[in-house]
Amino acid sequence: MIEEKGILFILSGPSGVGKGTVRKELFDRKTDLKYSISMTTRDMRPGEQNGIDYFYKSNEEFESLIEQNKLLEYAKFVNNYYGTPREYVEQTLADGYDVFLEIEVQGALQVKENFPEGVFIFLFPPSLEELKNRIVNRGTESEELILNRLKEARKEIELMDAYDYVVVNDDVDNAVTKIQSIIQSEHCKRERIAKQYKKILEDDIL
Ligand SMILES: Nc1nc2c(ncn2[C@@H]2O[C@H](COP(=O)(O)OP(=O)(O)O)[C@@H](O)[C@H]2O)c(=O)[nH]1
Ligand SMILES: Nc1ncnc2c1ncn2[C@@H]1O[C@H](COP(=O)(O)OP(=O)(O)O)[C@@H](O)[C@H]1O
Repeated sequence: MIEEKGILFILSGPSGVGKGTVRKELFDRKTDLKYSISMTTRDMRPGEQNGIDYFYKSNEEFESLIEQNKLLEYAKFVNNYYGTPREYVEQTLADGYDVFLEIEVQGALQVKENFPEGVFIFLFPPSLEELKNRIVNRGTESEELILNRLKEARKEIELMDAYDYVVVNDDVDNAVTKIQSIIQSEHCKRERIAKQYKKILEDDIL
């Protein structure tokens, strides 16, 4: 029986660093983590599915969710809202499962206020030059937006100290393996304080 609450893991970092790519590879490997599917007002891209990639909402629907306090955090990113459903996260943790969020930096800071016990992982670019290359190669942004993203990235990197771990995304496989190690370490850390393990001291064999 699972007695303990699950652990909340938050992967964040500047736009274009590879958060989505790393998260997909992590979930392609065998994992017991539960991914929290976000709400967004952005258009569905070809190949995406409602309820799998995101829950797609209108502006009005999203703002009503904000008013009803149904979001654990939310942020506006490139003119669209993105947010994490509060109930799914709280219920899944209470059921004893680990929950994984992949969100941008403003949202991660809000989660930190509500869930200081969460494990915050900052995905770090090998260099600003490489970050720029990744944004350019992804081909989703105009020249002007790319410059804005890089300026934002500088500010976001300054907030790195609020995180528990920094993982350099030099190579996707390496970065995912490091994140898996972080997850294992956090479990070992909590097992140290978990009551069920302390019960061993009650064994009266001596
Ligand atoms: N704050 C916040 N950010 C989110 C959430 N879901 C996704 N994001 C971030 O929103 C940004 C844009 O995501 P998306 O539109 O899928 O485009 P991408 O740049 O191709 O990943 C990424 O940095 C995501 O990490 C969420 O629930 N809350
Ligand atoms: N380790 C890596 N090495 C090289 N390219 C990468 C790496 N990780 C991600 N990318 C590429 O960088 C671009 C941005 O990645 P993406 O996952 O969309 O970033 P984010 O979700 O942080 O905005 C994509 O084109 C992706 O294929």
